[in-house]
Amino acid sequence: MTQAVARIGMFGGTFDPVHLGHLRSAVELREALMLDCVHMIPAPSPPLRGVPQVDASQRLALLEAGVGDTPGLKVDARELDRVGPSYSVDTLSELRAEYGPSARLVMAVGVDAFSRFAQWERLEALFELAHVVVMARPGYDTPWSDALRELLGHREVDDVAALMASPSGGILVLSLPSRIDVSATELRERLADGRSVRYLLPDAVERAIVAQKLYRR
Ligand SMILES: Nc1ncnc2c1ncn2[C@@H]1O[C@H](COP(=O)(O)OP(=O)(O)OP(=O)(O)O)[C@@H](O)[C@H]1O
Ligand SMILES: O=C(O)c1ccc[n+]([C@@H]2O[C@H](COP(=O)([O-])O)[C@@H](O)[C@H]2O)c1
Repeated sequence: MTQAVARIGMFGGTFDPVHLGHLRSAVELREALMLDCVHMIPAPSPPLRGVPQVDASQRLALLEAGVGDTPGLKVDARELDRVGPSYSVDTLSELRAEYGPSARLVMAVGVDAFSRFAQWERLEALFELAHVVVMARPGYDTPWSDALRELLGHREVDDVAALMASPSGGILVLSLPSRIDVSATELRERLADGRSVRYLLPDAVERAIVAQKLYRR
């Protein structure tokens, strides 16, 4: 009897705070790639950016409120147990060990995060562990740098079927159906100014932010 091969997604982020751009992308990613589940993983110390405004355990609680019971999305706190920068290669290494060598493991990043991908930690090892899906995002249409073009060179595939033909090593640039133009930066600014964030993030996340008096000036 043949056994179905697991298809697993990893969606890491600072999530400071989580918003509908993240959540809608995760749901659509799961549908587009027919993933069993998407691990939503907050980064306590995201590399290549400043210190988040809110601490990791509070960002985790907001993510849990935002994901709620969404089918196929799994809030995963594993990076909070680690010290030092939250390198994705370390997280993927753990997921690969858990799901085994034939699982299709896919890390999703927005096009803005991908623009600095050449600076990420241990890229060769990362591509041995996982595929990378680059998600389009409104307002980020800058052309690829030479370093990125070189990375894409022999790894880029045209569609989901080609990506899923192997466990790791490919890059797929994907335009998911609803590209939601919201950023955590914009939300932090709105909250600091006392302006409304309604309909930009889940109601449960807004309630938790208000109850805990987060992101106020
Ligand atoms: N609206 C969006 N649509 C698609 N992808 C997104 C969107 N917002 C964030 N992402 C992606 O989600 C991941 C985590 O993003 P992050 O938590 O840094 O949110 P952000 O809105 O970009 O935050 P900030 O404004 O603080 O930089 C990154 O790969 C990022 O590209
Ligand atoms: O591994 C790296 O070198 C690396 C460099 C930059 C970002 N990341 C991860 O990418 C995810 C998105 O990061 P950010 O800063 O766009 O929120 C988050 O999970 C980070 O830990 C990872």
